[in-house]
Amino acid sequence: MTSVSPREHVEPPLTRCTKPRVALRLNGVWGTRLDWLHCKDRRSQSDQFRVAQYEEFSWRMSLSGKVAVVTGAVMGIGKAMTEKLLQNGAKVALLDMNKTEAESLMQTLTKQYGQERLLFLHCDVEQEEQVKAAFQKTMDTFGGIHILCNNAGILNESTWEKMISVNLVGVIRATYLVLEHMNKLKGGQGGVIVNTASLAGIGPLVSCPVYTASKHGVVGFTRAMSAASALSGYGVRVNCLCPGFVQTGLFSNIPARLGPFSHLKDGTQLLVEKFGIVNMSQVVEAFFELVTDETKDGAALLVFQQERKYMPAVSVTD
Ligand SMILES: NC(=O)c1ccc[n+]([C@@H]2O[C@H](COP(=O)([O-])OP(=O)(O)OC[C@H]3O[C@@H](n4cnc5c(N)ncnc54)[C@H](O)[C@@H]3O)[C@@H](O)[C@H]2O)c1
Ligand SMILES: CCCCC[C@H](O)/C=C/C=C\C/C=C\C/C=C\CCCC(=O)O
Repeated sequence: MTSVSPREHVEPPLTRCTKPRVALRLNGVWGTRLDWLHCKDRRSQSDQFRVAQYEEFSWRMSLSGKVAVVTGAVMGIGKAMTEKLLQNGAKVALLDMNKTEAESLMQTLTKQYGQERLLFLHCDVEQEEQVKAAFQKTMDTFGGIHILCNNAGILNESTWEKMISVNLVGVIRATYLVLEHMNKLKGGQGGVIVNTASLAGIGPLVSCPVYTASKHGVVGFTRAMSAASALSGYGVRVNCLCPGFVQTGLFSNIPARLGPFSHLKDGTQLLVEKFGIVNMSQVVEAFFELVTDETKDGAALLVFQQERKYMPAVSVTD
């Protein structure tokens, strides 16, 4: 058994996990044994295990003192991500368009975590100048950015161009802008980007063709960007989260959101019954894994009611 070190950009301090797991590198891609066993592509699994090198270690990134930016941070999944980051010691810049919700959330969070760890920035991810200014303000306030959560998203099949603009272009725009600060080749400290996609980024949500397209775009961008970052030496991991249905504002008034496909609402209901509703705590645990597990890079993590599934990253060594 040969001991291995993680990808070059993974830096100390690496903390030993309380529950050590086996980190495996299969054809140049990092994952746990469980990830590979759950991997759909089993064609050459025995060959892969033959070349696997492993040691009993989990590479966990500590969040203490780290700086995170979350888009769409004041409601739903983004709010839960923000709370998880704060509970684990990070400082968080909350970017959102909803000033009213932001005000009451900031009051609550400030009491709990202190105002020196929080920053609300009114920001529309469609507006390049606002996103750029928000990252700069975060840098000036906290001195760096280590984590970006591209979470802001909408669902309205009637305004489909806007949906592509927020859900996909917004993710790409924020990624490129944050790399100006995170990229090690540009003096940054490296870090991790987690994009909120959806199960609709893996398979079709038939009543929402454009939402589906936007989320497939996020998954594709994540996987390619992760490999591009690794091959270029940016020191930035890129992962995406693919939850099923989650009880949030977005998952309400469904027929109205389907626009030209409102007649397909019954089929959507059947899909909801098939997949069930995912608890926010499951979504948040999966998110936390993608942020902190240094072996996760280019992963799409599917979050179902009772299970998770990884779509493995593309190999960057073949
Ligand atoms: N709810 C679900 O079932 C579900 C499932 C899978 C993935 N998702 C994805 O999770 C993400 C969060 O959705 P949610 O369910 O928490 O929805 P939500 O409506 O509860 O929250 C979305 C947040 O994003 C903000 N936002 C919207 N447009 C924005 C913009 N242009 N700029 C900045 N902020 C903006 C809103 O103000 C709100 O705070 C989305 O990307 C969504 O597609 C949701
Ligand atoms: C109208 C409801 C809006 C919720 C949108 C949200 O992002 C959730 C979507 C959840 C699931 C439906 C999408 C697609 C399901 C199809 C296939 C998934 C395949 C997964 C697998 O590999 O098994």
